[in-house]
Amino acid sequence: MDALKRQAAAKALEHVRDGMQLGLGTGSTAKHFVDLLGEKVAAGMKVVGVPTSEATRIQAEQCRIPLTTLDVIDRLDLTVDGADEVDGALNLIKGGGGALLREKIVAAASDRMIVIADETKWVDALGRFPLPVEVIPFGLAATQRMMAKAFAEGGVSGQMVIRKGKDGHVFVTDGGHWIIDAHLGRIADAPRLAGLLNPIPGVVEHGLFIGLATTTVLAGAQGIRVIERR
Ligand SMILES: O=C[C@H](O)[C@H](O)[C@H](O)COP(=O)(O)O
Repeated sequence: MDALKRQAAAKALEHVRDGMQLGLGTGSTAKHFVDLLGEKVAAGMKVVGVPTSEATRIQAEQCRIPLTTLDVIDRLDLTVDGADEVDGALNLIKGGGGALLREKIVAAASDRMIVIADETKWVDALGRFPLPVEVIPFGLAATQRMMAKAFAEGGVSGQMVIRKGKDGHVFVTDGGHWIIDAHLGRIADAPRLAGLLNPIPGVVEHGLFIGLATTTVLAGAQGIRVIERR
């Protein structure tokens, strides 16, 4: 599986040109991309990156990839990131690693977003992977009630679990928030559900990435498939 992730990352690297401003994703697949990009930079390629998490920032610094922020530059040419699920419209579930907020800010500031994944991430409908929703701890029960209402209106339901870290304590994101993983099963209309979650005050962001990915690179046993958004 790790070899497939690296193959997808290598394919995405073919889209990187000298002088590009890049969004650098988070997770085990994006980690390969940052690694390979580091090799290109060591060989003389000139790029600048905006990391989507503290973990990626640390990795990119170790790889000596020059970094900047969206306070300094206003647009990115390309973001390369992983995903937990990708559907046929290239809508995504992201946030399995807890980086969804910065990932979405960076993706939204990018002209293109290439999603890199092994073929197990390709799904008919999003939702088997629990949907991460980043929330403010204050008033959590009220937020959860509004989320349950949004789920009902969006035609889904399921358990909401506050994410814990490996140490057993509540997982805290880079932004200082918590994550609720919503076990919804099958989201028939992901764009509609995204629209229902957006206005909830205690929801900082959710892991439905609608209309952001322009390309998906899927690596499988049979080879690599590149799927462009229609
Ligand atoms: O918060 C984490 C990100 O959205 C990741 O890109 C996503 O969880 C996929 O990670 P991985 O490549 O490790 O499966």
